[in-house]
Amino acid sequence: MSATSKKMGRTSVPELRARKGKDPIVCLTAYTAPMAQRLDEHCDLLLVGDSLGMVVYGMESTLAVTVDMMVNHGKAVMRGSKNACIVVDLPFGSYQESKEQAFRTASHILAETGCAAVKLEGGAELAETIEFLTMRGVPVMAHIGLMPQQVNTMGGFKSQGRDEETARKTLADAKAVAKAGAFSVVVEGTVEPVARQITEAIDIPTIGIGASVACDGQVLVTEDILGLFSDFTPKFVKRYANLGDAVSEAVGQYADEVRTRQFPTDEHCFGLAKKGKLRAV
Ligand SMILES: Nc1nc(=O)c2c([nH]1)NC[C@@H]1CN(c3ccc(C(=O)N[C@@H](CCC(=O)O)C(=O)O)cc3)CN21
Ligand SMILES: CC(C)C(=O)C(=O)O
Ligand SMILES: [Mg+2]
Repeated sequence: MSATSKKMGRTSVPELRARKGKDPIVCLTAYTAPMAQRLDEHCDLLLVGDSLGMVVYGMESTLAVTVDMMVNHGKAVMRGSKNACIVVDLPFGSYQESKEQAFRTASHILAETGCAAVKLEGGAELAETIEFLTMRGVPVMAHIGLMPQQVNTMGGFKSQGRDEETARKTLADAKAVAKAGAFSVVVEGTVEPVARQITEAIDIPTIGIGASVACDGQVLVTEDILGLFSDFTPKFVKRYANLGDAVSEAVGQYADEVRTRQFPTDEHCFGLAKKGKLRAV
C-alpha cells in the first residue's frame, strides 16, 4: 500500500482470502502488546501462536498451552495493534474432541479477544470441524504439514513431503481444508515441490513456514528472526537481528553501573520540591 493511501481499520479475513496469487502475505507471531505495536507497522497478519508456550514460557512443546493463556496473549496483541488481522491458535486439547468443542473454544476466543479468526492444526480429519465453524461465523485458518501438536505421534518435529506417502497426505489435507471452507492455510515444514503443488491446487492463500517461496505468504516466529530465542536455530529461520546479544550487553552495563554506584546519577533522581510547587505525596 502506498504512503498516500494509508488504509484505516484492520485487514479483514476476506481481504486476506482475496490475496491468493497476488502480493505475498506478510505474517509474524506476536504474543505481547509492545511487540505487536512494532509488528503492526509492517505485517498484514499477526498470529498469536501456541508457540508462545515454548518461546515465552520455556515449555518443551506446545501441548501444555491453555485456552486462558491464548485469550490473555490475544487480548494483549489486540491492544497493541490496529491494522493487522489477528489470528489466535487453538491450543492442544481445546478442539480435537468434537466440532462442538471446537466451536465452544473458538467462539470464546473470538468473543474475549476480538480477534478475527482462529487457527487449528489438522487436515482431512478436521474438515468437518472447519466447515462447522466457518458456517457459524468463525473464520478458520488451517495448519498442515508439520503439526507441532502432533509431536508425540510423529516422534518429533519432522519435515513433511519428502516421501511419496507424506507428500500425498499433505496435498490431500490441503484440498480437504480448502473445500471445508478454511480462508487460508499454514503449510509448515514441507518441501518445495509439495508446497508449490499445494499452492497451485487450492484457491485459498498458503502461508509457509519452512515451506519455500512458492507459498502465497510467509510466517516465522518473531523471536527467532530477532535472535531472541537462542536455543532454536533450524534451517528455515533467517536471523534479521541479534537482539539476544543486545540484551546481554545492555543488562551487563546496567549491572556494572549498579555495582560501582555509577547508576543512578542526579539525572535519574527526583529533585526536592520547589517552594510553592509542593508535589503531592
Ligand atoms: N521458537 C520457535 N520457532 C518455531 O518456528 C516453532 C516453535 N518455536 N515452537 C512450535 C513450532 C515447533 N517448530 C519446529 C521445531 C523444530 C523443528 C526442527 O527441529 N526441525 C529440524 C528437523 C526437521 C526434519 O528434517 O525432519 C530441522 O533441522 O529443521 C521444526 C519446527 C516450529 N515452531
Ligand atoms: C509458527 C506458527 C505457524 C504457529 O503455529 C505458532 O507460532 O504457534
Ligand atoms: Mg501454532
